[in-house]
Amino acid sequence: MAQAKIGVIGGSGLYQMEALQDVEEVTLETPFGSPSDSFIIGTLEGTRVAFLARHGRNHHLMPTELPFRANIHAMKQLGVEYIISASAVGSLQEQVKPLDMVIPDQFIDRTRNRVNTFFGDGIVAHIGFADPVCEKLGDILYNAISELNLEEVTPHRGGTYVCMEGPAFSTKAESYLYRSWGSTVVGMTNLPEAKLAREAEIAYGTLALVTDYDCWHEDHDSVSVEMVIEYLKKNAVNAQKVIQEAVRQINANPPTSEAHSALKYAILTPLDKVPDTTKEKLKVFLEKYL
Ligand SMILES: CSC[C@H]1O[C@H](OP(=O)(O)O)[C@H](O)[C@@H]1O
Ligand SMILES: Nc1ncnc2[nH]cnc12
Repeated sequence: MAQAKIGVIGGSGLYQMEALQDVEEVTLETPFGSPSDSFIIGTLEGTRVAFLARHGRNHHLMPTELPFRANIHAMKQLGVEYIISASAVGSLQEQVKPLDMVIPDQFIDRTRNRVNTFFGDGIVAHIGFADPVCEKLGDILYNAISELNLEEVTPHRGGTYVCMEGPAFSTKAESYLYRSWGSTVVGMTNLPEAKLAREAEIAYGTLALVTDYDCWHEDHDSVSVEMVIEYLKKNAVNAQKVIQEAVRQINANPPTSEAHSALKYAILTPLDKVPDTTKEKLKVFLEKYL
């Protein structure tokens, strides 16, 4: 079975990682269905990295349709300990401009139609999610952006990512509301992923790539796909450089993360009372506790 220590989830605009070497394509199945696409596993900076295109390589899956559980389960099967999630976002703050990169440290959940847990079916667990992303991975991503000194890119450490359902973009009233909450960026994908990664005890870090000012800014047109496409392309080039540098830093000094033991005190159901079918389904997460 192929293995990789670091997973990269590429969002809108990032459908492949050009720098991967000795590449193998691995198709995985999970008890939660098929992942978004097959995994492209290759060597980057001396370590094996598993790349997955979140919406599929031809961008055929809407945010609501994404098989988040299958994607994270498959990452766990591969032995992934760190996930870098590259994600397009709209800016909710004047100083956060298109092409900038944000490392959010908080989320607000505005989704309505997602399954955000692996648990249920006879097993109950409540993970801590006060700090929803791995701080050390965030530091590494921020350092990587800062050290690369990319043209027209300002890094922002910290901030709140509002995760909306989509697929339509926000109304102005929603955009103003998110701003009144002090939020930094808006997107449609990262919150379910971060929750499931935490349940899977995988450290998760978001590299949010700004493409637009959503629809609140008087001096900028409201977001549309037509408008963001050029930024998506530039962001994809920049993101690959940042990810490569972050992978180098992770590999040089793999951080221990609170995420790596998130289930230790989270499971309320005695494991000998959990139905065998459920235990089997969750084996990749539970085996170290059985
Ligand atoms: C760029 S159009 C909106 C689309 O882009 C973001 O995708 P991802 O988070 O996978 O980069 C956003 O969440 C929407 O899905
Ligand atoms: N304005 C926006 N709202 C939601 N998701 C986005 N992805 C990129 N820009 C976005």
